[in-house]
Amino acid sequence: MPVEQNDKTIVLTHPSGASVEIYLFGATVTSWKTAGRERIFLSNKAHLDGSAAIRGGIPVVFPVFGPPPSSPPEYAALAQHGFARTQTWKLEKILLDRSEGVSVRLVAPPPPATFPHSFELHYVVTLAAHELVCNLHVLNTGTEDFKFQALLHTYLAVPDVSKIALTGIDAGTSYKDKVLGGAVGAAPGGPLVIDQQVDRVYAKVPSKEIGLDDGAGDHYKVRFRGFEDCTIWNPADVTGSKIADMEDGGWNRYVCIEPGFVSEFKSIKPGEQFIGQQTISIA
Ligand SMILES: O=P(O)(O)OC[C@H]1O[C@H](O)[C@H](O)[C@@H](O)[C@@H]1O
Repeated sequence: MPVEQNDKTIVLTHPSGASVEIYLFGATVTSWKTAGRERIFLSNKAHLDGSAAIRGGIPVVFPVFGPPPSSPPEYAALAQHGFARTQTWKLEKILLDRSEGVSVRLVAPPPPATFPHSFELHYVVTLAAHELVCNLHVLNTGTEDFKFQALLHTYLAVPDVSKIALTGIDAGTSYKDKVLGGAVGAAPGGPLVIDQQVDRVYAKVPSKEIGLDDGAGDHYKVRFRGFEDCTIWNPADVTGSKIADMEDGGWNRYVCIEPGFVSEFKSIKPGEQFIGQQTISIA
């Protein structure tokens, strides 16, 4: 059976042997295997019982990224990264089940009562032989414009983060450096290496495609559509060792490449739909 569900997870398998596991809690992809190898980092201290957002995988960040803004009040009251990553989603439909791809659509429950906006949130995950595609759909079902931020917080597994190189961040791309208190910089172009703590929100990345050389022979491409920004995050030892649900030394075994719409708020009109897409492929 290419799509199997139990009370906590959905597992998709592809005839190539590739597989993906999605927790209903947060619609969090927690595993993606191809060629017998795990491609996604999941901390061995991650809470998988619904008591906290899952540390690792691909958490869905919505409707705010990072600490919430100070207004309006219903946004100010939100938790860091919003509520989608701690809601229990449902499998809505199997969309595709053949060799081109195995695809499912999940639906989020209604938002907390303290967030009085009408919208529907769907997530489509498609597994192909060498590719994982994640599409977040936001539909404004209300009568007023709806504002949100959204991001896919992808933890890609790497053998040693100090040996990786990231490409595709075009020279001149503006970024907010959260390690430097939000200082704004401009990307120099050329490969980005992680030789210290990195937490940067690159705004409106022209290439919409980040390359990852994992330093051990594997190359990935993370392409995005609808999403315009991309956060790159690795806490290094200095901050990584303070994260309670991070496994020992875990910070060295992933890089977060996070396509999103987060440098501003996206606003959609009544009846309008936004689709943010991330495609990760193995080159
Ligand atoms: O600990 P979390 O709430 O999951 O956030 C983890 C990280 O998410 C993003 O990458 C932010 O840019 C970081 O500043 C933050 O530390």
